[in-house]
Amino acid sequence: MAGLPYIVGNWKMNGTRAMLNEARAIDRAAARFPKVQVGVAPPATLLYRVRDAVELIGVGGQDCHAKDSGAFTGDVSAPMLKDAGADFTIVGHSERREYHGESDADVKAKAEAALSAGLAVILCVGETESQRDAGDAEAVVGAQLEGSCPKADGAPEKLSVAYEPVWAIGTGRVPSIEDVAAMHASIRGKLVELYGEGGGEVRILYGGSVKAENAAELLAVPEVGGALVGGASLTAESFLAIVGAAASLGE
Ligand SMILES: O=C[C@H](O)COP(=O)(O)O
Repeated sequence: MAGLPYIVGNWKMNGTRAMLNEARAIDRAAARFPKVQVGVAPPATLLYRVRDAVELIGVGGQDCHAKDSGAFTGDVSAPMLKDAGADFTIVGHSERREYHGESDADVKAKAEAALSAGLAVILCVGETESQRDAGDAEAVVGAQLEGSCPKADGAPEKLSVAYEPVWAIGTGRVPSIEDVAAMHASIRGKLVELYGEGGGEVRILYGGSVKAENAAELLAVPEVGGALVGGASLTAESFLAIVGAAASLGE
């Protein structure tokens, strides 16, 4: 697996202009961690402002529509994210899949729209607790990848996959290191099946209750190429502790 560890903060529906100070602090500190790739995904209302406030870190959307423009009230398209200065967008987050009824086909169309607009993509997959308890976690995630991985130009080079067990998001619970390793190995196998050699280079992030206290252990797991961080990305201090953990692994 190539590339620097990639630590991305997903602010979700949090943040007003006061968060610009956190973005600036993250950006200033990023200079101390040149061996870590850092990004933040603020709410769409702040994207342009965060872009202007930072120099080193990447900035991204949390979702995009599959169409470039049209009568879709409340939605934001991939070209609009690009125009606002985004480098990447998240697609297929479980909160989009659950609360907005997004299917694998929807996620695939969004990912393809994002790549066509010149954005990198972080595509989220993950099983629910009942699916894991039933022993179906790897099959569920494999099927999500088959259904939602993009085929457009830019895939797989500009694609990252984020494995986020739904039951670990915002709960303080994390899978065992063995389960994380097994799932990431399984995701790698599926990416190679889907993309051939290029699938071996896709970064696979772990997400779900990543904090300073568990980041080093999670990031050291084979095939974990970074983290998608929710709650702990909302202050520069807690987010930078995770970035620091990623940096210290490379030393
Ligand atoms: O996108 C981020 C994930 O949903 C993880 O959120 P969390 O770190 O608050 O558990």
